[in-house]
Amino acid sequence: MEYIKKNDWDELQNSLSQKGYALMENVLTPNACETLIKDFGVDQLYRKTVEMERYRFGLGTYRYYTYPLPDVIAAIREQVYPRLVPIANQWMQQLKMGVSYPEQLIKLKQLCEEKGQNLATPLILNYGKGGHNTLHQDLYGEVYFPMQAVLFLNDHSKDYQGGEFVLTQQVPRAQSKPIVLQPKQGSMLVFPTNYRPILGKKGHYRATMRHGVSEVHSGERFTLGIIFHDAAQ
Ligand SMILES: O=C(O)CCC(=O)C(=O)O
Ligand SMILES: [Fe+2]
Repeated sequence: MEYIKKNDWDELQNSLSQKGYALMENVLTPNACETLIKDFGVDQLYRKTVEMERYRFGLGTYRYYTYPLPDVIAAIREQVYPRLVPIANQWMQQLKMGVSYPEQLIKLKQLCEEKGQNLATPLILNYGKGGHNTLHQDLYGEVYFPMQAVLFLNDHSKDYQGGEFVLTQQVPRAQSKPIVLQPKQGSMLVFPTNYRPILGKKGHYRATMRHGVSEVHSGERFTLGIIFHDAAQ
């Protein structure tokens, strides 16, 4: 994480304000990615494992980390969160939500605890051939932070084909716009968890956002999901 330059945060914030999502490359080294993938099999790191097909969430397996989080994940969460807070608060103001988020992640954690949300939400996801993730939103209780991140742990050019990240944006009285991204290994994508403001003729209006993953045609795809709020269950 020390290789994220200051400029890149400005770029990230501008991109979030303008497009609703932002991509930052080289956040994780290939080594860090490989270690996270290798540890997919280390049971004591996780609190829960979900076979996605069973719940009709798609096809693949994901595992929620348990607290204390591995250092690299805790570091990403703590370093990225304060950079997103100004944008999150701007969004809430533009949408007249009457909500504002605290500057420190530990304070968000306290707000979650007050609502009975105290389980870790970062997760690692694994998809093989045919694997996919149906369009969804990651809300785990009353308290939620409006942005989350996904880090790409391997690469579509050598490890898998297909498996694009899909973001849909739905505005009132219109059909959904798809945004399809295929980031490189080590990249971090930040995107809205449930909605974002878009400036229209009469001020800002709300666009509902969902995300998912298109079918993996071959190989194996791994991602790390970083959600900032804790879960009730
Ligand atoms: O595997 C992906 O790219 C999507 C993961 C996801 O749904 C998440 O991190 O919340
Ligand atoms: Fe998700």
